[in-house]
Amino acid sequence: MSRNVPDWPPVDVEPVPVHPKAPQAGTKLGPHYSECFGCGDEVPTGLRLQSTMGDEHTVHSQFTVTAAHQGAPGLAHGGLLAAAFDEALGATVGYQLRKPAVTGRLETDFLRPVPVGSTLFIVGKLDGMAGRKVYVSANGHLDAEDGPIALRARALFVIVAVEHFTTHGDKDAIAKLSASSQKRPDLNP
Ligand SMILES: CCCCCCCC/C=C\CCCCCCCC(=O)SCCNC(=O)CCNC(=O)[C@H](O)C(C)(C)COP(=O)(O)OP(=O)(O)OC[C@H]1O[C@@H](n2cnc3c(N)ncnc32)[C@H](O)[C@@H]1OP(=O)(O)O
Repeated sequence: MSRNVPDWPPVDVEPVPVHPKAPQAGTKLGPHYSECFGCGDEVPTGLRLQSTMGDEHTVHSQFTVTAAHQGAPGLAHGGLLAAAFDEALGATVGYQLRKPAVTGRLETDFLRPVPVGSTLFIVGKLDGMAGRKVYVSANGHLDAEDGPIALRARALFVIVAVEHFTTHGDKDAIAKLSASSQKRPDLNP
């Protein structure tokens, strides 16, 4: 079946300047915030994505589908898979730039069913920047790094000031994030 994929990135972009203190390739990244639904280690029903820094603007993430993630019997829920990609793409942006950014737009192509018990190997890649706009894409391989691609996603993240989180979210957001980063020296600016 043919699928029309729009031009990507959709605007002229500059290469993304990777932060000089971005973690080295091969570094295991751990949760950026212990209460994060996507990666937190204190969220029993969370996705618990595990990410590792890759080469050349990439971050590699793994997500194992459990019975708690079902939509149809025995298969992962599509919205939840999109959430896993949001996290993997956000980690790709956040760890390479070391700047706060939020998802502005996320589009996902679902190419194959993803059964309970399978693991998605997600490779996120920075595609370019235009001002505060960061374009990033990812492929999700089923059950092996070179497994068949089950999902593809493209996203626009927008760089924001840290006040975004205190104004719109929890007034103690910065304290909570810095408490998490105490355990994670690699997250300190
Ligand atoms: C020291 C720090 C170190 C940190 C790093 C540590 C490592 C961290 C690792 C990992 C972390 C990440 C892991 C988490 C992953 C999950 C992420 C989420 O779930 S985020 C929650 C969901 N997203 C929202 O809640 C956003 C809600 N939306 C907004 O707040 C605003 O709409 C926002 C900020 C996106 C934009 O608002 P405006 O007022 O700031 O700016 P405007 O001018 O509207 O947009 C800026 C540009 O972006 C374009 N834009 C915005 N949204 C667009 C869209 N949907 N489609 C196309 N373009 C869009 C606009 O057209 C504009 O473009 P033009 O500059 O004019 O060319």
